[in-house]
Amino acid sequence: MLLELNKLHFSYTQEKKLFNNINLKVDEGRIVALAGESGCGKSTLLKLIYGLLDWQEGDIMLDAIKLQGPKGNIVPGEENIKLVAQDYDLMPYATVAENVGKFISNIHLVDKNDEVAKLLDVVGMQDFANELPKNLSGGQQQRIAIARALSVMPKLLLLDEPFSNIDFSRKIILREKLFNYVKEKNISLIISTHEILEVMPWLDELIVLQEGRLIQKDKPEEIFKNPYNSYVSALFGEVNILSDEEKILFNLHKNSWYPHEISVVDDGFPAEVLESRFSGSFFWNKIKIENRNLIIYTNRELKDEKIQLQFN
Ligand SMILES: Nc1ncnc2c1ncn2[C@@H]1O[C@H](COP(=O)(O)OP(=O)(O)OP(=O)(O)O)[C@@H](O)[C@H]1O
Repeated sequence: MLLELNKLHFSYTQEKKLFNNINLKVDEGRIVALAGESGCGKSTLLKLIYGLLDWQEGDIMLDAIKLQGPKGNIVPGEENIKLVAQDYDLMPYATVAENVGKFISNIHLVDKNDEVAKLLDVVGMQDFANELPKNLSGGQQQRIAIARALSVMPKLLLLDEPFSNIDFSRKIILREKLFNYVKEKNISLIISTHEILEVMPWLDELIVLQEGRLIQKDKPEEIFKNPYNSYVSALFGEVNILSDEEKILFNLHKNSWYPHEISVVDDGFPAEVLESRFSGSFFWNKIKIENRNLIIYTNRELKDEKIQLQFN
């Protein structure tokens, strides 16, 4: 086991405990997402693992060795772990290439230059090698920080919201190159996100945090199909949460229904179309059924006012 958190307790203040008995295991070479709403504790957990915060109780182990946290390290941060947080900590007056090569030895300069070029390609910044970070956007600086973190070949890489500042088309390319690179090098990756769908195809495992509690950990497909509660299902995008009374009324086996799980049929529950809007690969529809509104996705515009619905 690469990383183990055992009975971890942590609080910033005496009044409120953030983590109360967190247990977590991450295997070598895995890509794991830490997901949850803003404020649930994702960044804090990454900082604890990296060794920037002292925990009050429990153990964090890397390769079966207990980590000591800040009180055990003169230089903040664990040697075999790298964290790219929201502050990128780049050298503003050194070029992008110098920043990425900061931790690579100068003994074999040709090899070093090749490695820097390869890492810049992974993060799609090869055209910016001679720029200064202070002239780059936040998203570009973030990518340089990721390349620099990869350069030391950590056993464990922690990325705090790595795609938050990047536009869609670049995000698509970056995530594929980044995830392929860490898999090829057998680097374990924990990535915090509140946009699970953005990273889902590459995940080995998904961990969901709710107000400091680790509420679900499994393969993403399992969690998507069997979310522990409506908080979890809402992390996958739009979801219809029905009350227990509505569940009984429609004779259903669960409360949360993704829009694609409700379809228009010839013989079902009568419903009324309130809105039907083009939304790219589907039509987004607001439907009224038994005095409540549902969102459903269809592959055609719903023009009839009266329809019938089935929960699949
Ligand atoms: N330095 C601090 N002192 C006191 N409380 C803090 C501190 N940093 C964070 N917190 C609190 O701890 C909780 C968890 O914060 P954290 O930043 O870990 O959440 P997060 O899930 O990463 O949120 P986001 O997605 O918005 O970055 C929040 O309630 C936050 O207000």
